Order: sequence, then C-alpha cells, then structure tokens
Amino acid sequence: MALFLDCDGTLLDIAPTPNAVRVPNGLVELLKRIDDGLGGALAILTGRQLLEIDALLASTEWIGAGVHGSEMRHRVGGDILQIADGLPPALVESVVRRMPALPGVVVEPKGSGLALHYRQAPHLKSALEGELRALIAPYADSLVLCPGRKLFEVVPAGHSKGTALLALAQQPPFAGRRPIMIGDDIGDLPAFTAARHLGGYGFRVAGEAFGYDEVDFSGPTDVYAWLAALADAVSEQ
Ligand SMILES: O=P(O)(O)OC[C@H]1O[C@H](O[C@H]2O[C@H](CO)[C@@H](O)[C@H](O)[C@H]2O)[C@H](O)[C@@H](O)[C@@H]1O
Repeated sequence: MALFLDCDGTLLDIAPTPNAVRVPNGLVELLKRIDDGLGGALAILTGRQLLEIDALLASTEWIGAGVHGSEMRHRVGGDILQIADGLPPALVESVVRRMPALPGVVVEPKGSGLALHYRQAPHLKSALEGELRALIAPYADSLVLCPGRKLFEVVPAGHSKGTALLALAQQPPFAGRRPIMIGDDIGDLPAFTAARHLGGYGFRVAGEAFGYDEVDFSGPTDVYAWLAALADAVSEQ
C-alpha cells in the first residue's frame, strides 16, 4: 500500500477559518509510525501550501503536493518544487480590491493559487462566484475556478491532486504499490480517479462535499481511528 492523505476535513476537523485549525494530539506520531511501516510511502496531498503543512504537521517535512498539485516535494525534508507559475499579481490585486464589497469573505493567497472562503458569509456564495468568474475570465487558458467546502479556489489549469498522485506513484517507494487516497472534498476527486486508475482506492470522508450515504468515513475522528489501526498493523509486519 501507498497512502495519500488530504489534510483539512480528513486529518483535521474543519474550523471557522484556515488559521483556526487544531492538530489532534498524537496525529503526527501516528503518521510517522505509518510512514515507517510503509517504508516511506506516505504523502500529503493538500490544497494548502506545503509550507503550511510543514508548520501544522511538524517536525517532519512530508512528501506531498500543495496548492492542488502546483507545488511538490518528492522526498522527506526535500525542497518544495514550484510546478506552476505564481498567480498574476494584477489578478491577486483585483481580488483583494473587491474584498470590501464582500464582508466576511476571507482571502487566502497561496502563491500559485488563491482561496476565497465564505464560511463566515454563506449568503455571499453566488456573488463571490460571479465576481471570481469575471475576474479570471482573461486568464481562461491558464487558470480554473474550483469549488470546495465553503470556498472557491483559483488554481493553475492542468494541475491537481490527481496529477500529483500519478507523479509520486512513479517514484520509489510509491512505485508498484496500491495507492489509497483519503479525502473529503471536490479537489480530492482527481486523486481518487488516479488511485483507482493504478488499481487502488479512493475513500471519501463526510462533509459538505460528500453526503453521509456516499462516504467511507464519518469525519476526521473516524479517519484517525482507522489510521491508528493501520499504524498497529504496519508496525507488526
Ligand atoms: O486539500 P486540503 O488539505 O483539504 O485543503 C483544502 C482547503 O482547506 C482549507 O480550507 C478548508 O479548511 C478550513 C479550515 O478548517 C475551513 O475554514 C474552510 O472552510 C475549508 O474550505 C484551506 O484554507 C484551503 O487553502 C485548502 O485549499
């Protein structure tokens, strides 16, 4: 097995804002045990920047992909490679300039991507989507708008957690293993498809994106329990 894990909503409970997340006690140690047991075949595939994951899941700098596949780290502690260009500064400025008209919306610039969170202002969802679609229209060849859990993300076209999984699956120690991807959001769907394409599985976590009747895990607590059992199992091998 090679294990690919999403972060927010899968490892971490959803919080009101991106900075308010809490890392459960023992989670990092659990991931380290699994990583050891799997010979290093564990990666984090996230919409966040990898530097943020480094801060959250310290002290390891995990293998993985950030900003939906537009940045990657191929070995533990290795450099973060920028796979896609940064967003055009003019676009970021335009988005930030529109914020006073969208009170409660949180902007999260992420280098090659940008997230706009409406969790604190759900009534602005449609207005926000309309504004963003208009703002990125001039960049239709290079950028796409992706919905997620109470957010819209502007991300580089052609990159995803799926492209990241396929890239990592070609290198040791992931190559030749059956990939398992666990995620809770629309941005995880390409990685589910990639994992299945390689003979593996995509497991869904319940939340705003996937209903309770179509999931494998009821939430991060359920994922944690599964990871704990997996850590025991791979430690015994
Ligand atoms: O791929 P992920 O690791 O799951 O990242 C997806 C996005 O997660 C974060 O936003 C989400 O979590 C926030 C904290 O719980 C929550 O407030 C927000 O509503 C969620 O959408 C993160 O801020 C984004 O950058 C990620 O793309």
